[in-house]
Amino acid sequence: MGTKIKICGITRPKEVTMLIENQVDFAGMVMFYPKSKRNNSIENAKILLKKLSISSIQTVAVTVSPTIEQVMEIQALGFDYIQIHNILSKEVLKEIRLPILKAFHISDLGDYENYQSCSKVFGYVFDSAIPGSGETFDWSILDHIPRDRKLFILAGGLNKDNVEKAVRQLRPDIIDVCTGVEGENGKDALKIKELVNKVNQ
Ligand SMILES: O=C(O)c1ccccc1N[C@@H]1O[C@H](COP(=O)(O)O)[C@@H](O)[C@H]1O
Repeated sequence: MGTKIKICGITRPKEVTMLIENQVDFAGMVMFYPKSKRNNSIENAKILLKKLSISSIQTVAVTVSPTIEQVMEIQALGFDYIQIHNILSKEVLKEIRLPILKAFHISDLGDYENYQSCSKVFGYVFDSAIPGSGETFDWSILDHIPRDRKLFILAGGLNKDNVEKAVRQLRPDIIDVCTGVEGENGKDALKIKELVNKVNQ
């Protein structure tokens, strides 16, 4: 199986069209994080999820230290996965039904070990220091991460110019791109196409 593609930070229906046209595998939407320029309201998420539901694209709610109430809202919206940056509380872990993609950053990379035996965590997202910043990091620090049955997702500053090297070096299950496929007005159709071509060639 080849490397799958996750495009994150979707906020507009026309961006959903770009993902469908390029047969991307996952669409990420930032939820309950107003500090991000890519944050979605519940109403907007409903519109995007409806448009995505006619495709085979899997949907990911991207969150930062979500409360249990926020997790319940995300589940009710019908997302396929939840991506959790920073704190995954005991309460959330106990109650959650959605498969979790747990994000780790350079500062807490080693924490993935705490989730190796957790059946609710389906994958690890390895990201740079600041999520959604478009900054990359030294991938060699991931060389010794064991390949267990979790999805290995590489994020952080990926774009059409470095994604081939990333795939060759780390063989991630999924590459996760946000800033690298954006222009001045959100997602850029040409940048998405070029990235997808590089990954699939
Ligand atoms: O994109 C954001 O604003 C964001 C906010 C809060 C948590 C995560 C966020 N983005 C995630 O960052 C990575 C990679 O981003 P980039 O390609 O380096 O810009 C990706 O997982 C996004 O979901």
